[in-house]
Amino acid sequence: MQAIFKTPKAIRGGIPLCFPQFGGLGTLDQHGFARNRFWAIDDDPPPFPTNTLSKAFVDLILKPSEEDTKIWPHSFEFRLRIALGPGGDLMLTSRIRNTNSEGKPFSFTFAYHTYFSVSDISEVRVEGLETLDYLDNLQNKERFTEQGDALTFESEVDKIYLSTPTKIAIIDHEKKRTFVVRKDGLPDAVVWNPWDKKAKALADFGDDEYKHMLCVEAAAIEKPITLKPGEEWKGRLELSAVPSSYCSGQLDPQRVLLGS
Ligand SMILES: O=P(O)(O)OC[C@H]1O[C@H](O)[C@H](O)[C@@H](O)[C@@H]1O
Repeated sequence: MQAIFKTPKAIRGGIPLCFPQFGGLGTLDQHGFARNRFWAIDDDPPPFPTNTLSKAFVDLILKPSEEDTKIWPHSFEFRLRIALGPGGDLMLTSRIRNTNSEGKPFSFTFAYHTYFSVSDISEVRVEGLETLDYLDNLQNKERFTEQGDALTFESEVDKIYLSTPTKIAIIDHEKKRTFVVRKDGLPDAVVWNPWDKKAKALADFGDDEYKHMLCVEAAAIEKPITLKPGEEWKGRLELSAVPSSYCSGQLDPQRVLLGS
């Protein structure tokens, strides 16, 4: 792995949070500043309206520094709960609140930039995005419609799928493992693999590492979120890994496991 963990840049991998801007869609640096900041432990988070069953969690908080306010002149509180379910599921809940005191609303775009580890990108299939419209980042964000088949990969891909379902499956044939992405409040989904040429150009990415990764990013991009002072937005991501046989062709492993 050639990922570099050195401030002030986010490590390549894991789940960087793109906020308050996805990609280059604004005046900030690529993907906004949240992924490059140190977060604090949130000792006393406001209660969650819906109870998560998990008892294993940590609450983090990000508030803008003076430097941040210079490049993005808004006050906010970004609370992140990272929770692990009993079966190893990972649940991330982001709550972003506008704390501007002088009555100013703000807008942002957002993504959980999830890197999935796969055995061989040419053998991977993604279900849940077929027939949807997408913006192609490799073609000036032109809008196209995806074909009816599950997605497969044989070259660079960088697409923003629009109005996506709440569940997406990443099926890894070789490992016989399926990642299930469940999301809420995040209508879009970015699919990214740099492939060979771009991989070579990225300093923190091994030349061949593109073969073993795929980003599927739950996001809110096409329609930016606008918050008035005092308003809060919530975006939830849930990731689980299940044996592929439980999942192919249908996206609710829980129901299959329970035999219903
Ligand atoms: O290199 P980064 O800033 O981490 O971005 C990595 C990638 O993120 C997203 O998937 C974007 O859609 C891509 O255009 C970008 O190349």
